[in-house]
Amino acid sequence: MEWCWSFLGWSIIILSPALLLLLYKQKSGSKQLPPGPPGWPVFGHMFDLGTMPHKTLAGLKQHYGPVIWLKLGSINTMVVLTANAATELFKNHDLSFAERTISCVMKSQGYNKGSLVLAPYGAYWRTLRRACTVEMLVNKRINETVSIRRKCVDDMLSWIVKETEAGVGAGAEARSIQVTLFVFLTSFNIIGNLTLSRDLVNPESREGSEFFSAMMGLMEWSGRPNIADSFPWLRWLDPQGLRRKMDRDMGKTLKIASEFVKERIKERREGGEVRKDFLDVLLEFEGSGKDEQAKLSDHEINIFILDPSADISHSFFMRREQLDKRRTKGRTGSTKRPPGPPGWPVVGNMFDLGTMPHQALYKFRAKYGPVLWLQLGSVNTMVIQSAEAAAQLFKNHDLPFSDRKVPDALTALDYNQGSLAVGNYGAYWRVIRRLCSMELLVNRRINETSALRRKCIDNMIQWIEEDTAASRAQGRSGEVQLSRFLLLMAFNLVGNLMLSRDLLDLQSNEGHEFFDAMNKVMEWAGTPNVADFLPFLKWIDPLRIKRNSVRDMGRAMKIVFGFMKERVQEKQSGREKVKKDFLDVLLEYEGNGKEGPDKISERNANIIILEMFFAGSETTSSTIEWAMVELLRNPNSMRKVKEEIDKIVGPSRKVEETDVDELLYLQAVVKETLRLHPAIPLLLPRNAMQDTNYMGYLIPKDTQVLVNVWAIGRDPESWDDPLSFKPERFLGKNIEYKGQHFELIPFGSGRRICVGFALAHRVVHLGLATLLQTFDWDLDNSITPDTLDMKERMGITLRKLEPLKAIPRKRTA
Ligand code: HEM
Repeated sequence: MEWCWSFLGWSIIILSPALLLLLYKQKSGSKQLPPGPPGWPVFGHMFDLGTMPHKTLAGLKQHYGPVIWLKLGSINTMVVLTANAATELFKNHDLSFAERTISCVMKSQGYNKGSLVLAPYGAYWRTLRRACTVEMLVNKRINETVSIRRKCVDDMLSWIVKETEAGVGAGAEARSIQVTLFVFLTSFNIIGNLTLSRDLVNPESREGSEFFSAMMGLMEWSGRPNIADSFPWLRWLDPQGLRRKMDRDMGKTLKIASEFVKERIKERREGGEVRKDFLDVLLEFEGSGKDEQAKLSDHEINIFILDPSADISHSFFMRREQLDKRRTKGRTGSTKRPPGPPGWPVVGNMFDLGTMPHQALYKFRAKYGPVLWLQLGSVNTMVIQSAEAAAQLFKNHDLPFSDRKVPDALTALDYNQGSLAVGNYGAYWRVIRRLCSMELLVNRRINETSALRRKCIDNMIQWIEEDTAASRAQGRSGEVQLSRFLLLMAFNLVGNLMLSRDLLDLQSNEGHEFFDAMNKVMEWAGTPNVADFLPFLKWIDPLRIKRNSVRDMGRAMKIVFGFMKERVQEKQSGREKVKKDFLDVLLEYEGNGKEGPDKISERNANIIILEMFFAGSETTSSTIEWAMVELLRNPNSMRKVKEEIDKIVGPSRKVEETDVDELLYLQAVVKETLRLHPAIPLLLPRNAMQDTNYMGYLIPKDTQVLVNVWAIGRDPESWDDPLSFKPERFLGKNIEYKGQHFELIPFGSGRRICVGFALAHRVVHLGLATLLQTFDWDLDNSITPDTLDMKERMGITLRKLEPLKAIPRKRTA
């Protein structure tokens, strides 16, 4: 069907002027239209073309002859199907049909007016056409540039060798690669060199990389089927928002192109090298001024230099058919894959995910079922979206899917090599996992540290009181942004457990610097990165995510190294503390000589410490924030949970972790919150270590596996009235989130289930209960429970887009 849309776009571009002229002619002469099949009201033949419109149309020739008439929405369309009819068209009516009609998005920033491909037939088009045929694309100049093509093709061969051999040294088999991608990048570089004398795909060139990624954006919006092209009266509405997105990305691309042009003009003014590439030719061009323009404006030049790159991108779109064919073969042959939407060449389904992948994937569920197959760039991806499919995965196939896919941002400074969360499944991972689950995050040790949690939560309450008092003193409502205090509390708590420090007390500059660096790394790790889907782009790092991550990871590691040095000195001087924290345990670790390292290196200890901050602060704080949001939207639940705390704990003492077992409604509130707002909605991506037969599908090695727990939590097959917040659904039911009940797995399941689960359980319950016991909470007068905004923001965790603001009022006994 998408082909049908895509075809529509092109048909409209290419054929509608012809049709208008034809209609005009018919008005003035014969009124007879070419024959064609009967169409539907309003839509005409829009849905008759199928996924292979060229084949469908060829089939119509038998019935309707060489020239046929279709109505695509409100667009009249003539299709020419034989050589004779084409000869008649081009020999006798070429001038009448020389105009193009432009799709809606291509009008963005006046692109259609400056582009050779789309410009109206007239003086400007003739100017460009002559510049191309006489100056740029003549044999003489093409011959002069043979060395450029040689260099680019040689580069391509070396990239292919590099990519094929990547990982072979580490014992992996040689990998098959997607040759199309390399040809695409090479074509891009050839065009970049001919037009601008630069490698656009080049890690050294920041502008080149940015230009390349911006072009990918244009490729997406111009290739998307747009209903407004079939029904021009919908254009002003822009129902799919494609024009708006195109305006944004076209603006970006033209800005970069204009910088290239400005730079060149400056260079030429300063007597720099004359290259005689297309850009020089365009800048020097002098037309006759009669039937063509005398000069080209800067804006026209900017647009013109986009043309060839845009053409390459489109030619890749048009090869989609081949991709579809290959995939269909894959599905029906012996290597049966789960169903999924067709993807574009090169980028696959990358652009189908948008900014909220868990929501986009959830929408695919109705059409493709609970196990979905996507091609994200060159990364095979399976998505699990039901409790039943998750049970099959974790109960029957956990081991082959126990590896992780690592985002490029977390390979900064080899972080992944020392990491538990994104480390490869193997001896090192097993040792660290055992150490964490048996020594560090085990119930016994967590019990020993209950005073620390109490202290951190009490500090949070004090900050909230101070903040609200300051707000009231300034005549404001006393409203506080809760998420800020929750994050600081969770961060300080991890700091105390790991390093025995309050990192965020006012005295600690290092603490604040560390907090900032950690937040930045989390931001990079949570930013969608094209290089994760097209691994070949990793060395270009087009969005500079890896570079930024290296910088901020370096800052964070340096500070932790400082803390570690201090600790080692303390130990050497005999000034050791009595109570051991995580850092002590890591530094004192001694292996059993059988599996994994004998000692944990300082570097790896550093990484594990950092990891606990990554994994333990935002997850817990955002869960408490969502719980508060839901309670404020559901006053009935708020009333019940407070009544329970009052009844079980009473007003005379603070709620304690030991009370939680009796606070059944509170537990139900937390479960309901994690059902609707799991902090990591797709879990951490797993990776198939070997070809695996899963639910009748053959899942090849290296497939990324995402488990959409957000979708599972909203699945009507598992939950009644799934979108409503009803903690009561858990009362009297034995549904836990420990990885055994697959309809509720916010902490994951199997070997790689969250290792901090027991700690998180306590912090979330104690933190929430204390907020509710200490304060009554209100929304600002301008907001009601019904209008409270619930939009999400996806980073490393799923947060509320607009942080919750609420007014605390101290409760009196
Ligand atoms: C509400 C709070 C939390 C939630 C919702 C949560 C959720 C998760 C999830 C979904 C995973 C991936 C599981 C999988 O792939 O199957 C995970 C892994 C992990 N979590 Fe948590 N987590 C939370 C708190 C914590 C805390 C407090 C810590 C430690 C301080 C922690 C440390 C980890 C680590 C180290 C991993 C990686 C485990 C591995 O790959 O072996 N988490 N967490």
